[in-house]
Amino acid sequence: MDTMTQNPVISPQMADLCSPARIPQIAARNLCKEFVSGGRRVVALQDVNVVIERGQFCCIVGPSGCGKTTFLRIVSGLETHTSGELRLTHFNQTKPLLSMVFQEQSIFPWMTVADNVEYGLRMRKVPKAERRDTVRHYLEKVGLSQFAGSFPHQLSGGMKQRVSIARAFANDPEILLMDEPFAALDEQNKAILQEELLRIWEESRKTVLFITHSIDEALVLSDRALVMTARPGTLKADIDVPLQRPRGAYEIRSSPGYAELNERMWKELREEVMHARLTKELA
Ligand SMILES: Nc1ncnc2c1ncn2[C@@H]1O[C@H](COP(=O)(O)OP(=O)(O)OP(=O)(O)O)[C@@H](O)[C@H]1O
Repeated sequence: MDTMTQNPVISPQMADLCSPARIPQIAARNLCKEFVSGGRRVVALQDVNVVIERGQFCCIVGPSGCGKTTFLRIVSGLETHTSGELRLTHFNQTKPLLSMVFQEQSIFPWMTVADNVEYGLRMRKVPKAERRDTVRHYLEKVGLSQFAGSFPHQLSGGMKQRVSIARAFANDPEILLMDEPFAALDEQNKAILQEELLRIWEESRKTVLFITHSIDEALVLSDRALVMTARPGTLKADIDVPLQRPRGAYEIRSSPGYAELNERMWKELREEVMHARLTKELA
């Protein structure tokens, strides 16, 4: 991975993918990933070409096993790509480049809620008073002020995910990578967390790359939805989601344009889900 600082100078091929008026933060060109395990070769990603702009909320949907998590892990630096180019632009070196929120609860079980949220700030040696104010702010935003001193085992699944989200935003990264963070939650909790995420994001407009299986979730949250093909995963459709902001997770579903976008995405996705199922059955 190539991480650039301020005013990225991108290659001419990358520039072709960018709109001149927008500032790229994540740019992938012909990105490929191949796994070899137990003598078996799996091409997870094939020629992924995409530029995600600074401040954009971008969702990725695709059939199971198409490489969504692999793409996110490559962007995060947890995984390397086999070929192609990936560039992340780090505009402000005094802040972290990225934070991740996973589906599974990834908070520290031995720390209180407040200590979990404070963790990244402490690592960055942010002054104590600022840490305290930031923790208080984000705990309030996710409705956990009264649980600051609780430990994770005393919380429900939804509350733990709130702590993860508060921690990620409190750390103030430029990019937030979210891998199906609400997948394990029931519908009501999911809707509430979507609302909270929208509210917090509106304040900071961070660049977000969010993976989901749900077309509905992608439309509720994103400015842009990318549909991936069945494995080997590549981008099949790039759909602008110009629904009003600020958004309410509930109201947006009845707003003009939502139903058409939903239908369009389903058409794109359906083919890939069928293809993935067929491939699995034949394997
Ligand atoms: N470490 C690994 N070693 C070998 N194969 C892997 C590895 N990680 C992922 N894969 C394979 O790469 C492909 C893409 O996996 P990935 O988890 O990225 O898909 P996904 O779209 O996120 O799936 P899901 O929606 O089910 O979470 C799958 O076939 C998977 O089995």
